[in-house]
Amino acid sequence: MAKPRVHELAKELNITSKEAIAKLQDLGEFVRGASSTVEPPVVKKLRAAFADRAQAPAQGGQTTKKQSTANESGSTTSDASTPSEPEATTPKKAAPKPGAPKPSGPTPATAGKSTPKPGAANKPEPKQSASTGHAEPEASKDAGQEQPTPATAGDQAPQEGTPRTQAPKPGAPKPGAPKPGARPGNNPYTSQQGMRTDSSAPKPGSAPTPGPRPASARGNAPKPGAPRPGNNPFSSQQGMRGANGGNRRGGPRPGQGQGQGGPRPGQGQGQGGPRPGAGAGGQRGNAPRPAAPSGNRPSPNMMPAKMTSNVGGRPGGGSPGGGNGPRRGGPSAGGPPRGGGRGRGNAQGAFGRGNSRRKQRKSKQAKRNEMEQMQAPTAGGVVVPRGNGETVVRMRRGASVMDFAEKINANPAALVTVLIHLGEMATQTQSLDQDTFELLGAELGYKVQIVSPEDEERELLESFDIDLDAEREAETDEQLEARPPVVTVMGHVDHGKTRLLDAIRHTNVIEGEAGGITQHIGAYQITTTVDDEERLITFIDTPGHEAFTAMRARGAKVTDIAVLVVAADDGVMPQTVEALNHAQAADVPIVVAVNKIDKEGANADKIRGQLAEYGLVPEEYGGDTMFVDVSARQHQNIEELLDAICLTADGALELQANPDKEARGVAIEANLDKGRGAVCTVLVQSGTLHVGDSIVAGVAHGRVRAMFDENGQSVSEAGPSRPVQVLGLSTVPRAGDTFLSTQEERTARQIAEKREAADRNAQLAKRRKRVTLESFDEAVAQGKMDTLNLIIKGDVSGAVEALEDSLLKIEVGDGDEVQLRVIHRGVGAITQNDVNLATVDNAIIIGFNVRPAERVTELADREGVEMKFYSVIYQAIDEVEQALKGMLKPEYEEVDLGSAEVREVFRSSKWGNIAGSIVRSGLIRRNAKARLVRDGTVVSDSLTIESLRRFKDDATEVRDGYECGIGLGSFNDIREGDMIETWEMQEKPRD
Ligand SMILES: Nc1nc2c(ncn2[C@@H]2O[C@H](COP(=O)(O)OP(=O)(O)OP(=O)(O)O)[C@@H](O)[C@H]2O)c(=O)[nH]1
Repeated sequence: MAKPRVHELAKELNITSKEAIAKLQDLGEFVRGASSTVEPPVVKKLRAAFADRAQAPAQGGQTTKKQSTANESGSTTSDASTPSEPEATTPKKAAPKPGAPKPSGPTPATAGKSTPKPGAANKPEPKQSASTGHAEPEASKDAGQEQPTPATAGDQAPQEGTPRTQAPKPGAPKPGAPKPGARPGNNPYTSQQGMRTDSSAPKPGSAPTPGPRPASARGNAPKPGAPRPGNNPFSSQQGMRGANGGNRRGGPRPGQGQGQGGPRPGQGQGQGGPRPGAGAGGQRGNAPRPAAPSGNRPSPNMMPAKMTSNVGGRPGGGSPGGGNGPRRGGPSAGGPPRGGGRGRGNAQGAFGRGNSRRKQRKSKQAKRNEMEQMQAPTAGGVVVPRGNGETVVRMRRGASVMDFAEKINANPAALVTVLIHLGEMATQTQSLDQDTFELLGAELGYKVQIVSPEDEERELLESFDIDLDAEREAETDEQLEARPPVVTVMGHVDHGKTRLLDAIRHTNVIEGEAGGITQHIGAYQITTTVDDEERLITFIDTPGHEAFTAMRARGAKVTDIAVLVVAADDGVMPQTVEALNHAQAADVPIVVAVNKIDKEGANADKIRGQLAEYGLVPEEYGGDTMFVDVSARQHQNIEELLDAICLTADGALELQANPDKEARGVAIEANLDKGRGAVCTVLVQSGTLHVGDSIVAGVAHGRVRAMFDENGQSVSEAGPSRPVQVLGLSTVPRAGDTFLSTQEERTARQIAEKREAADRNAQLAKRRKRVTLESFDEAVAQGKMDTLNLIIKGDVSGAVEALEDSLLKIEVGDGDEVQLRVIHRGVGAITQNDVNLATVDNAIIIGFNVRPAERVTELADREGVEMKFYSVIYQAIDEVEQALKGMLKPEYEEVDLGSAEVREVFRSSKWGNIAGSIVRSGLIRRNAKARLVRDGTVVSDSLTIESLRRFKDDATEVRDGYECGIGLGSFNDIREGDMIETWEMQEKPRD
């Protein structure tokens, strides 16, 4: 890697530094001095310029040229050829050590001939090395390519010797030639060659030791007296290659072999050399490299390339590295191939190629990343992975920014920044609602799908191996039995729903409850006789106010038939249409009860005509909707209505269910009873619920402790379409929550817990009302947020839920300047805990059909917590809405107060200029804002009436027609004839 210095090159070329510098200058290259480094191309030039010289010595070695040639050509032969190599190798070993190396390395060939003696080797080495230098570059290159050839391996081995040579520490002997070669490391080219050689040598460390002694040591070791491979340049070259080759695989190891040798490039020359492992190997001999095997001795020429290598190897190593060799090289044998490949690799490595490759890879990766980043959106100045616009991301309801970040592999903080950029404030863990997710997704190129509650429920149950759909599909006709229709009564306010339900109950069933409570959702079953057959019908009591829309929608899911009540004296009203839409959307057949026909002015036909416009065409008009004229008050035609319900059920529906399985159904209503705990009315839809069953309803779970029907009668089991009150649940489920019984109570509990966690997240998302960036900024600037915190307590869960839904729908102002937050809700009386919570969060408590528990009022008074009580939902909504409006930040507007004309200007050293004026309109008030107008042009508009006097007395204000003295503080540019207009900011009343 390192660039050679001039003096090193000079040494290599066997010239003086001066000569080298002079030559370089001749060549047009500028160098400061002998220690200056020289760029590879210049090195090449210089070498070329002294090629003769360098080669000369090398040639000394007879075979050298040939070998070198061979090397260059890529053939490994040469190496192999040198019989002496083995010996040479030895020397190399010696060489390894720095000192030795150089010399030896270079001369390989020579060595070979010469034999062991290092000395000999050395001599040649220099030259060779020199030559090597030239050739090497190419050779090395070639080698790389050549490596493939088996022979290479062998060669490499020999080369190792060379390497070492290079490796050799400087000190090494004969410098001359060797050195050059020796420091392959420095010389790129050399190194290549050297590498090979060196490589072998490499591990200087190891080899070194011996190295120093080189020759001797090796010499000893090796049998062969053969030449020190290291010395033989050719060998080296070959070795190099081989080495390389070897290295790659075996090579390296060889290094070890050599131990020392060279291999570890790093050590040795650093790179250089590399790993010459091969070469080294050779030396090491030991190494083994493989190849060695056989024939060491053979004369190079005779030997096949491979052999050669081997030979080389052995010899050098003496200890046949064969053993070792193999490893790496498997090569030994196949040496070539691997060797080749590796060799090159190594060589390159020596030059830093290996590394560079890695670097290249990294840089590619880096580039790819850069590209990705370039493509990434920079909304808000951050980089976030972008989707292609089609990428679908499924998010659970209530998921947070963090969850989304995880799905798209983004930094949550970056997403928060993007949200801010979009005008949405959110923390990483804050749940986001669907709109916000969609907004964020659209910005980043993702289609965000919020998992619907149904999907979520299905997935949740599936995790417990409960698949309700599959269960239903698996039911056979034999298992199914007829079940009663479930009917929901719907209609506009005051059209008589409650009265009608009462009438039905009175007519057919024993009174089960007080009745007349519209906001109370319940269910009951009645019996009627149709065609002499006793039939059961289940009624679900639904509230009439629109606030219960959500619950009504849920009711429609459990409803088989909807009874639409329309007052004959009133007609189709908005909620009539809304109820009708709900039923039709749920594909539920409708029976119309035209009520109040007893009233004067009742016009049943008009109702029929109106509803026909909505697709409800009476049977008598050729349609398929049954209309029954009734009077709830007079219990008129109630039986007919029940008949119509049964006929509709028979004609339009196949109401069947399998009673012989675990119960599945829906919670209709729930409340907390002081004595009995959670009481829940459930409607069994399929299966049969028994006392003692484990059930889970929404987030509530438990074992059925007792069941009661609508008459308060205890029942032990409830089949399909049967509503029953259930005791034993852990808490109060919500109206509309599904329930199911499970074989194990543990399963029920776990399902409930999972639902609770999901609900909690959903609530968080739901509670968060939007805040615009602007309003948020203002709030932050003021150190507060305008949030109305509420705690809602009600008698039944359905009412609480409906109230919360309605409150959260309240829109105040254009940009939701005020937030509404329901921080707690629950069923039952207002407790001390509620008040404590309200104290902490500065909330207002809303009680719906509930009162405070004992001493709670005192606590609330003490803490200054306001409690509001309502029994009518819309009254609560209205008042909260007013409260929100009252909380709106006041809007101010500029209101003109009056104006005064300057009649004379008095100059005062104490007060500055005083405008002697007469008020022309309105009034002039002290401290009011003012502007000075001259000839219709505003001279200054940010003035203040700093002083105001009537004669000598200070005045607060001076009215129209009066004179006064006005001081405008430090503003003195006042002239006669100027007008002083005053105004002030006044709060603007909201509409
Ligand atoms: N004359 C007459 N009045 C009726 C009849 N049915 C109901 N009413 C009266 O109409 C008024 C409203 O009746 P409700 O049953 O409370 O009506 P609703 O639809 O349940 O009303 P909300 O609960 O507010 O939705 C009551 O004063 C009833 O007495 C009827 O058949 N004839």
